[in-house]
Amino acid sequence: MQCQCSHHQVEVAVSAQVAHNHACGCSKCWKPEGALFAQIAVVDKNKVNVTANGDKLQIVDESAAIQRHACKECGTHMYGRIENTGHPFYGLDFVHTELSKQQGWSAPEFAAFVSSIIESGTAPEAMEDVRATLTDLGLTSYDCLSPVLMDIISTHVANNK
Ligand SMILES: N[C@@H](CCC(=O)N[C@@H](CSCO)C(=O)NCC(=O)O)C(=O)O
Ligand SMILES: [Zn+2]
Ligand SMILES: [Zn+2]
Repeated sequence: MQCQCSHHQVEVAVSAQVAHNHACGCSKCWKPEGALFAQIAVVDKNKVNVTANGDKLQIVDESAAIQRHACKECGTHMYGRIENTGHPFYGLDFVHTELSKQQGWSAPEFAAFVSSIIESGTAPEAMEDVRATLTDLGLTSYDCLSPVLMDIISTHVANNK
């Protein structure tokens, strides 16, 4: 995957297929210019390696659960890492497969945090159209994560009680 700089691009190699790819409307995930949704998936953090110009990366928000490593010049988020070993998704990195020139990444399966696009300026009145468009694209809308991912989170919480 490459950042959007015209030269000295940050390069990150992802050497495994991603899982749980989804459109995300939250305000924290990086989106291409003009997009309402990010496209974001998870992959084993051991399969993610910075291969060029890593000195251009900085963490967007050190206090966030997902520490997003972004290019200082173009702002593209190259990978998001969870450092909290107690987090349900510890061990997984978050990546944007559209930053890759390679084909074959698993496709988005659902849309998450759809209502959250309002927090970034979308008019509430537009939500019906947005959800209809997502449905047309074959993506079920959720205002948090998908049931499968929410079940994983709750199972983790239950097991730790
Ligand atoms: N309404 C908020 C939601 C932000 C949020 O909770 N985002 C999720 C999903 S990101 C990828 O699926 C999350 O887990 N965030 C953790 C983090 O960002 O560290 C908003 O829109 O900001
Ligand atoms: Zn860049
Ligand atoms: Zn998000």
